[in-house]
Amino acid sequence: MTTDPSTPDVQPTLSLLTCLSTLSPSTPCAQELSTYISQGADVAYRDPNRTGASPLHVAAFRGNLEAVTTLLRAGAQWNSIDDNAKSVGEYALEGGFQDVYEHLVEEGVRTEFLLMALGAGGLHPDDEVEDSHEQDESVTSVKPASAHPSNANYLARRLTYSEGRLLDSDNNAVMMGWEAPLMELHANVIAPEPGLHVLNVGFGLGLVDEYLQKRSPATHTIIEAHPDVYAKMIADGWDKRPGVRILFGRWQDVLDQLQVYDGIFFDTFGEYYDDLKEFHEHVPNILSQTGVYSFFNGLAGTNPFFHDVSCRLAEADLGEMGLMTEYREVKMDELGDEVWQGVKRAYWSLPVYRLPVVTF
Ligand SMILES: C[S@@+](CC[C@H](N)C(=O)[O-])C[C@H]1O[C@@H](n2cnc3c(N)ncnc32)[C@H](O)[C@@H]1O
Repeated sequence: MTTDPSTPDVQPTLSLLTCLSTLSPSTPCAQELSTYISQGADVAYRDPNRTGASPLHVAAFRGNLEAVTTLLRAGAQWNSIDDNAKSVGEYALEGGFQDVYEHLVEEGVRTEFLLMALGAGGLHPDDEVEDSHEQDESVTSVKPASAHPSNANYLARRLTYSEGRLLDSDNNAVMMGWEAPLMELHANVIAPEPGLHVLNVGFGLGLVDEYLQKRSPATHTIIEAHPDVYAKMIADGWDKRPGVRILFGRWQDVLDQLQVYDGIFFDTFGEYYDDLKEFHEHVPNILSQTGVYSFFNGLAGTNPFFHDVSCRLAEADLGEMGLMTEYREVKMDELGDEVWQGVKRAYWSLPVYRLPVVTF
């Protein structure tokens, strides 16, 4: 759409924006907004004079719930972003409106849940989704947030271990040393005492596996799909470590070799939320009744609003499987630019990590 005021169909959109930008949280507005919408106002419009903010951004910032619900009903996208990739949820918080923020989170969870149920959720990197690709991907990708290859593509690339990082041939960070303290916490959560049977999916730098070994598990199964990682595991003697059993292959292909475990951890690469969800469907079959499951929670890890939606979505999906999720909050040090040097794209920038503790 163009903003040229001489274009006849622009007027309803401009009127809509003017109305929205003067609202207080309690101004009744549904009728007026609906009139502009029925006259052809574009609810997906991105205002160049407001760094690409959509009408929903403006409504969220003004804290007017009636405007927010009217726009959502008229087809505005809960996951719209402005030119700075700022979400509508962030606009609501900037305006100081927690109630509007909560409403938008619920809307996000509801929409994504429905899309998943219809089999339409979880965009893949190859999908051709023009402007919305980035915003949708940020909701559905697991690690890193974006710009990473599909799982098959990733598995065909050469990897390099350098300076405590595992990078693919395109400089995507597969795993980074700064995650070590998180991996220790994950290991403690899934193996709180010695003598347990544990499973880890995705070896990477072997951080979580080192911490699991320190917990002296009775058995320690590791699934790893990448040939370069597997070669490193063998070179480093992981196949001879106490209780260790390595299953070389994609987790999807070795499910029939799994048993029942007291602790399970999942952290792969190049996979999306629907892959994680697929793994979650198997968890009830391989987790002991008193066991603990956890996963690397990098869900939309560069945007607080999308992260909130993703966490609640995962909780709801696990709930459907009869599993209960508690998120333990871990304060994170700010990761400076130097941490991401040489890495194509940062996949984490939030101040708090929510460590999932999943039980029956
Ligand atoms: C982020 S790293 C895991 C890091 C690990 N948690 C650590 O503490 O170092 C992801 C690992 O999952 C492996 N991987 C990716 N897709 C996989 C799949 N479908 N099945 C099994 N392993 C996979 C990758 O090769 C990589 O080694």
